[in-house]
Amino acid sequence: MPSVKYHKGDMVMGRWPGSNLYYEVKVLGFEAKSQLYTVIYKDGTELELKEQDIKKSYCFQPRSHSRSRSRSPGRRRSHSRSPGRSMHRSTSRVAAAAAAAVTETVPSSHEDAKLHEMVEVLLSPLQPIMAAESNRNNKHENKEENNTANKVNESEAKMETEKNQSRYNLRRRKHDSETKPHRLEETKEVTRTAATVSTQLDFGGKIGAYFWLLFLPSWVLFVILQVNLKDPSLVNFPPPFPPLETFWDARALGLVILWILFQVLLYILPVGKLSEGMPLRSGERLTYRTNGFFAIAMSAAVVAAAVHQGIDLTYIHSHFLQLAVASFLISVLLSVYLYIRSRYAPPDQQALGGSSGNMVYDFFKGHELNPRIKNFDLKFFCEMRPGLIGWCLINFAFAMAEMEQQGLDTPSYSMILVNAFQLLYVVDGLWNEEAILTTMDLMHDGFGFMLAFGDLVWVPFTYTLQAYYLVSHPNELSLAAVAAIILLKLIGFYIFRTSNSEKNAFRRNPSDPKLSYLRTIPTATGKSLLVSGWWGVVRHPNYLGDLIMALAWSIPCGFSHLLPWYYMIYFIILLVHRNSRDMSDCRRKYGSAWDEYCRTVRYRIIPRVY
Ligand SMILES: NC(=O)C1=CN([C@@H]2O[C@H](COP(=O)(O)OP(=O)(O)OC[C@H]3O[C@@H](n4cnc5c(N)ncnc54)[C@H](OP(=O)(O)O)[C@@H]3O)[C@@H](O)[C@H]2O)C=CC1
Ligand SMILES: CC(C)CCC[C@@H](C)[C@H]1CC=C2C3=C(CC[C@@]21C)[C@@]1(C)CC[C@H](O)C(C)(C)[C@@H]1CC3
Repeated sequence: MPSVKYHKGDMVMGRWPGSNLYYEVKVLGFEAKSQLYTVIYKDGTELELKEQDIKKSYCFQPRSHSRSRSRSPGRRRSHSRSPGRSMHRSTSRVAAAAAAAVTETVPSSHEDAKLHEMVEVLLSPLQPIMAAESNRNNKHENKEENNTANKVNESEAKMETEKNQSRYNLRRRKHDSETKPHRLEETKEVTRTAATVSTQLDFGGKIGAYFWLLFLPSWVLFVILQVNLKDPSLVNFPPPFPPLETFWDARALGLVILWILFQVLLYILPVGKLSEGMPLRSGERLTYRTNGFFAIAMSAAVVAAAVHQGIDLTYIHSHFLQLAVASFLISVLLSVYLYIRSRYAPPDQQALGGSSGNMVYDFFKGHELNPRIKNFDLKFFCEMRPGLIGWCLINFAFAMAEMEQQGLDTPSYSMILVNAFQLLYVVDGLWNEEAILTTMDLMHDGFGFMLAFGDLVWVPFTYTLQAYYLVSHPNELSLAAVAAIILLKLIGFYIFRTSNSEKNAFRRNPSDPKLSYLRTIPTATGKSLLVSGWWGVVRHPNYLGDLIMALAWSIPCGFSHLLPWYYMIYFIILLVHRNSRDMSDCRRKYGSAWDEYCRTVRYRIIPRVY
């Protein structure tokens, strides 16, 4: 192993995860694939550390020389908020590893300047969790009551999670099944440290990124060209290709820009409440103006006024391709801008995925977590406004186009259902806009081509395909069928909304008395996982509700062609993939607690099926 700096048996100093404190550890080995060293602390705790988190012992001097303020383990013990701590020592060996007075040292003055920004960390067992443990209903299932006693400080925990996630594999290598919760509690504000961001590549890695960059726009083009055909088919390849000049319409570009600017204006108006996002790795919490409902209400009023003034919305139908091309252009320009600015993003703004160092992959996946121009959050805005509200506008335009093309006085039942269902979905998303702040996209994914294109092109120009299809492919529905489809939609919506709200409320305030009936599993990060309620039925109940709704959106289009079922097929693939992405993220974050959750809640999305 020529490039290995430390060798088996070396006694070195290892940084304690989530802190700038170093403890004496012995190197047990090195894994070339993960580039991680396995080290053992004096109490037998094994962790995996990166090379930059290990220092030679001579780089340090005894702590007592470096600071007047005592932070000796003894002093620390006296600070412990856990009176019964000794009782729980056996259940908190990880924390005890540090508290057991392993030689605590700080870097000498010539050490890396970053390490001078010391963060003091208390390593003590988490008393509230221990208290909650004794309340467990069922020891074997390792569940606990979600009463205030087991509520950990979510924001601190989140900080720790994020930091650990970025730098460490915090998996205990020994006695994994014995892992018990512990907390790393910070007593000082967290300083910004240069986090080394893990780069687990997704979406087929670097080659995959090339593929998706070419495939996604081609696919949008393909389905748009298909849907106009008399007999559209997903296997009809290649579709008839229109002359090149039909792709471009300057007016379409102007209208898309106008629409985006209008949404920008609504977003920045000082109307609506300000909501706090989840803590970032730096500990900072960003604020977001969550006035989405106001934005869609204003947009509806303006569109209604425009129609009243005689503006013909069927232009959207007749220039759908040109509008899509214009939006695509804007999404590419935005992605280039995002990529360039992400090169200068501070380390704690680097997304965990999307920081591979490979230009194409990072461009695709997104490198910067929350790109902002002053307080204007680009990712949040793009995800929640122009495309999402545009989706409803386009659907509405298709309803008018259907009336015109089919000679109807009112839109068909199918068209009304598709319009109403999707409008409900969007309005609900905007009404509960704050809940988006605890989703994967906002918390974990960088903002790059995938989301920029997804938000500005994919959503408005493929999620509208059912309504587009109905314009020229009418599908009669009986009243009984209408009633059955509405029932299906409502069931899906109920599952989707209540499960999303349950998780969002729990993540925002785990001590909420309204959630006290829920059982949870504590994790080593200090955050808990819901194990009853919706999140005890399957691991992603919100996906289940979403899929049922997707079914209700497709059925009104009938079964003659596959194209209106495209959303359903795509959505199954998207959610299955998202679920597996989330599973591996959660396993990395929560380790054996996650495995325990998976053992308790066995199915991912559909009970007893998947
Ligand atoms: N229409 C569309 O195109 C799309 C719609 N969606 C919808 O958006 C919504 C959000 O989806 P998405 O962001 O993918 O995922 P989730 O909202 O389900 O978020 C997943 C996160 O929830 C937390 N979590 C997981 N299990 C538990 C548990 N048992 N207890 C507490 N917290 C838990 C974890 O984060 P942590 O522990 O870090 O808090 C996990 O990373 C869904 O309803 C989905 O259907 C999503 C994608 C596309
Ligand atoms: C182009 C790729 C293949 C896929 C891109 C995925 C994006 C289109 C979706 C990722 C997560 C999304 C969410 C919504 C829209 C689609 C994207 C952006 C959402 C805003 C729709 C409305 C819901 O109520 C929601 C829960 C707020 C959704 C959040 C996730």
